Amino acid sequence: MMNELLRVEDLHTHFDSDQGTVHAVDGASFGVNRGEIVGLVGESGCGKSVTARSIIRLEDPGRIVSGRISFDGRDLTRADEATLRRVRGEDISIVFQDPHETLNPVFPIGDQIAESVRIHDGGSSQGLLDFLGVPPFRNRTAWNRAEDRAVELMEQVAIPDPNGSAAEYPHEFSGGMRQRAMLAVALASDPNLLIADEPTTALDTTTQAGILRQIWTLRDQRDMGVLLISHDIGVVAQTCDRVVVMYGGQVMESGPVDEVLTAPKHPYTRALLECSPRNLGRDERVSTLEGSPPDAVGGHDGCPFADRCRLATSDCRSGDIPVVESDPGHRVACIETPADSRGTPTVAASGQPRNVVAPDGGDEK
Ligand SMILES: Nc1ncnc2c1ncn2[C@@H]1O[C@H](COP(=O)(O)OP(=O)(O)OP(=O)(O)O)[C@@H](O)[C@H]1O
Ligand code: NI
Repeated sequence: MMNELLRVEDLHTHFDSDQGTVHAVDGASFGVNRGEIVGLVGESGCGKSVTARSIIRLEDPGRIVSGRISFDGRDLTRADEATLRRVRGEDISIVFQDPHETLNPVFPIGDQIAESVRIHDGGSSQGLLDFLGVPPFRNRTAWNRAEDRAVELMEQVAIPDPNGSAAEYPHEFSGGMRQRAMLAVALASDPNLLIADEPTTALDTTTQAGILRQIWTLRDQRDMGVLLISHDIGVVAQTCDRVVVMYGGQVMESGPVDEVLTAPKHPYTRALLECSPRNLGRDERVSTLEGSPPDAVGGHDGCPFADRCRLATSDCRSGDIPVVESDPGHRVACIETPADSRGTPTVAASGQPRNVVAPDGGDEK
């Protein structure tokens, strides 16, 4: 695709543990286009963060055993550390859930944003100053420029009174403002792709909505691609153009948000939607999905969701599950896709349409 920025193809990422090999990502494929917000959603432990860490190979990324990650046509899977460093400095930025851990408590917020501007814009002369151990303040003009840019960035992420706020320390900021500051740090390098791993999870819903709106606006202004990781399907519904539903290290379903979330085809997507607190009335209790996610140790044969799926047959428990494109761009990895999901009937691997007894939406009542 012409404007595809990121492509993840059949990614397998493993960790070695005392219990055995953890198949954290177990054959995931998806893409992010320029100017598009893609939501990566799924329960805890399904491999969302490891996928993100594999893309930029930061913070204990695990072992990529097979598959391919390409960014803007370049193969990142086999890139050396110098190339990756350049990609992280110029092309891809990541923000995490807890800005407490990323912001340094002893420096003013403005300085920390300016520092990332300086690293990005410094070029070779700054590299030499760094090498010689010349403190940044010695290169006054460069630092002043970076400070000005930091204030601009704070303005762009809608931090009020950016000039005054720049002098404040992280503890003087509210959680939401700290997250906005992190966003400013991430934007300092003018990335083409922003990966946001649960950026609003720790925040109250109003603050959360404000930041998600901001990400929306920034995407529009900068035409960046965004990979928004969340376990909250409501956040994805509010913010994203496309959604990738992950489970057991694999992609269960992906496609345009309005299709996937209004006419979900995969039983797992349906279960996630039923459990979303936003779909319930005031007095209804939040139900949780029955059973627990599969153990990632050793991987699994067949569909990872089979053990919790009420439609599962013996065919679901072995071999590769074929991915069916039910509508353009809407893909489902399920051989028992319910017939009442308004799509065309799913044709199984054998080429024979299956006789599926459609449940009434798979309600867990
Ligand atoms: N450093 C590691 N060593 C061993 N296993 C790991 C490591 N990091 C992650 N895992 C395992 O990989 C799997 C996927 O974890 P991941 O953090 O990607 O989940 P997630 O979808 O981001 O969940 P959450 O919503 O809780 O953040 C889990 O089974 C996890 O225990
Ligand atoms: Ni995570």
